[in-house]
Amino acid sequence: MQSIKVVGGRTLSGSVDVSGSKNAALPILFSTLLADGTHRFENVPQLRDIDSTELLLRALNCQIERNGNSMQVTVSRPEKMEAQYDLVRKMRASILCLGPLLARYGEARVSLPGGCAIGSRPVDLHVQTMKRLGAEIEIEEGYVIAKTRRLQGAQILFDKVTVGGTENALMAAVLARGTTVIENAAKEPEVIDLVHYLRAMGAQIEGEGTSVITIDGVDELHPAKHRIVADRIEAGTLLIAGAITGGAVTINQCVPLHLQALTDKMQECGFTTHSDANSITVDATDEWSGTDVATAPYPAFPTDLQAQFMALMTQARGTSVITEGIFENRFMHVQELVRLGANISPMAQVAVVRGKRGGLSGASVMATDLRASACLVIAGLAAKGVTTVNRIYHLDRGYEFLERKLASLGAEIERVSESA
Ligand SMILES: CC(=O)N[C@H]1[C@@H](OP(=O)(O)OP(=O)(O)OC[C@H]2O[C@@H](n3ccc(=O)[nH]c3=O)[C@H](O)[C@@H]2O)O[C@H](CO)[C@@H](O)[C@@H]1O
Ligand SMILES: C=C(OP(=O)(O)O)C(=O)O
Repeated sequence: MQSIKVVGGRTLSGSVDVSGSKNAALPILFSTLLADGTHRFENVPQLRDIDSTELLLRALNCQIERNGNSMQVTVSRPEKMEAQYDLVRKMRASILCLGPLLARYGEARVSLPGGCAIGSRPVDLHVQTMKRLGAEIEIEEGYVIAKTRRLQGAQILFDKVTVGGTENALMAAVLARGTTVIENAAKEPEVIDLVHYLRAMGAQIEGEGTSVITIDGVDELHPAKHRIVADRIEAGTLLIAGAITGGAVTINQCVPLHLQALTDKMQECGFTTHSDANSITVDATDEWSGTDVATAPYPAFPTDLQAQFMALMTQARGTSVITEGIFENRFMHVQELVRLGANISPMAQVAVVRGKRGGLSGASVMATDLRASACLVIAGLAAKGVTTVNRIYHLDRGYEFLERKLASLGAEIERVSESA
């Protein structure tokens, strides 16, 4: 097993390019199941969740060619419309093959993903959506077993905003007979990127990026080409990493609008940030203090940056109150930050962080999930001495070459084998 070793105290500076978005690439890759032939993608990040998606698509009779960040998916009818537990348990997003398989072939057998470190994460809204579109669904032996003739357009009202639920609804509705209206739809940039690809395949969709999306089902879709949108969560992670070291860092190839909730919060703290068409810079400063933050669906502050922002707040002057509004158990990083010397009191979904500049000292810490891993790496950049972040297979699920990117900005960081 590998870990990441960070020697704290280096000031980051310079510029770095952001990779393609994991959370946009995953649904888009599953949407290929909607049309036979060869789909071509650029800017696909090289990370473990993409490898897991590749395995699942291969099991569904797709041929995959990858060359760096380019990827071709050649789709033809699978023998079994099935996503097995062994593949799904590695990646919750596998539930996203339910909509495409059902829409295309009228049947699907998809393993229930189960809970994960950040919460119970049920898929009831995905299942209800398929029922609304006319599918018969049973849950048997841990699998969602769905059957239908052609799906029928319907009114879908989500009682809570769900990114994956909206994506599955879109991928099912594009081939349904008639019109589907999704209300209280997720507005995340990753949902918009999926719509861009579905539209390139011939789908009729309006309203993406708003809370009402209308889909007129078509009889057939065709393969297309697409460049995956920039990863706003990776961009935000790198920006916070620069800020915690008091450095001046520019993040290139990103979409600044997608990061406005973060840059607004950073400005509230006293950081200066500048945005161009596709880059954001945070200026070097030591004069900043803490602020409160609450996570909520886009365009509010993303839950996927909560842990990294908490690492930053441990170094702030003053107290910050961090409220996690999406997942019930997304404070697993708190105890590890406390092991580095942070003063944080968590209570249910609220954490009070009493910041102290220079108050962290390096230790061995355990990553519990993807963004918790990034949080601990960021804390390590500010801690005195050496921080070793263990269990970085979580990090590798969703970051492309994070330690190389940080090293290129001047961090003293390396990946080591635990036995080394
Ligand atoms: C692969 C991917 O894109 N992952 C992102 C996606 O996850 P994911 O799509 O799983 O998250 P959702 O937006 O669906 O979850 C939002 C909330 O709804 C709940 N819920 C969801 C579905 C359902 O059927 N029933 C239900 O109760 C969840 O438990 C959670 O409390 O959006 C999350 C919220 O921005 C991000 O943190 C994840 O990084
Ligand atoms: C929680 C995340 O991903 P997933 O939904 O794939 O677990 C994430 O990207 O932070």
